[in-house]
Amino acid sequence: MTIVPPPGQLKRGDTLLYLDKVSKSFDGFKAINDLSLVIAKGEMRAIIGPNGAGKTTMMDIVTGKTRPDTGDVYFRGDVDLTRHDEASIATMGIGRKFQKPTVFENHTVRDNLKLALAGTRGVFPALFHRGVKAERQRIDEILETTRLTDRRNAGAADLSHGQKQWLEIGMLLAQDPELLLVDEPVAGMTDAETEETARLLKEIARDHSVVVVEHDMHFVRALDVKVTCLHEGHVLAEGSLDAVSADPRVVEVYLGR
Ligand SMILES: Nc1ncnc2c1ncn2[C@@H]1O[C@H](COP(=O)(O)OP(=O)(O)OP(=O)(O)O)[C@@H](O)[C@H]1O
Repeated sequence: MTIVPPPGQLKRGDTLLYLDKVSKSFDGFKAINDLSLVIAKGEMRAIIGPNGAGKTTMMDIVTGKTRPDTGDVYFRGDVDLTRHDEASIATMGIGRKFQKPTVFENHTVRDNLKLALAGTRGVFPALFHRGVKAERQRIDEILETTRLTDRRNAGAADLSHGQKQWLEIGMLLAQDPELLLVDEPVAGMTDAETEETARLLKEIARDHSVVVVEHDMHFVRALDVKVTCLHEGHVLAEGSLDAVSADPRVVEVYLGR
């Protein structure tokens, strides 16, 4: 298990993502309520919690889709994310994968990755100048990581649901984000795909920070990382999965449902 100091022991400057006392209301309803959450550099964190706990809204705040009413949101210790819009945050090194795959169905796996790499050119012209060989190498690496080497020439439409999710993770990797936000990656996957996805994300987490929102507890256990349980827009419990799932409050609002 990754050992990460408790939030109180991490100075903002040492964190990758730092949320402090963040609140956000929609029509008077507090979707996020005094939320403080810290992700260390290089950490992978699993976020769990019942429907409506605020997990998606928290991701929306980090990616600039939603602006908090109050509170601090910092990336790499000193970038105030509340002062940036969604497009600028995406180019800063925060990549997000939504629950539903949005791959280009009528393109091959390889072409989807090519398009994702091309999408970064405007932002990183250096990558373009490194040329075709570098691009091919990078695509091969991503195919390998996402278990899609044998499927590289297949149409994306012909992939299994799980493989589509992996392709989308690959398209995120093409942007080379420092932090990946991954929303319910294993929903709808077979057990075998779920297990493979845990291995895949653990590999990615060797050189990226990752925040994964997921309801599948077998999958969260396989990730073997620190877990945060959100409830009513606030951190209800945080720690190892064993500690969090033994917390009576977590059992009451989430696991015991
Ligand atoms: N744009 C919005 N307008 C009004 N209410 C919203 C809006 N976005 C979220 N909410 C409300 O905020 C609360 C938190 O929602 P959120 O989607 O963040 O929860 P969640 O933890 O992601 O749930 P799930 O596990 O179902 O995805 C919910 O009660 C939701 O209805």
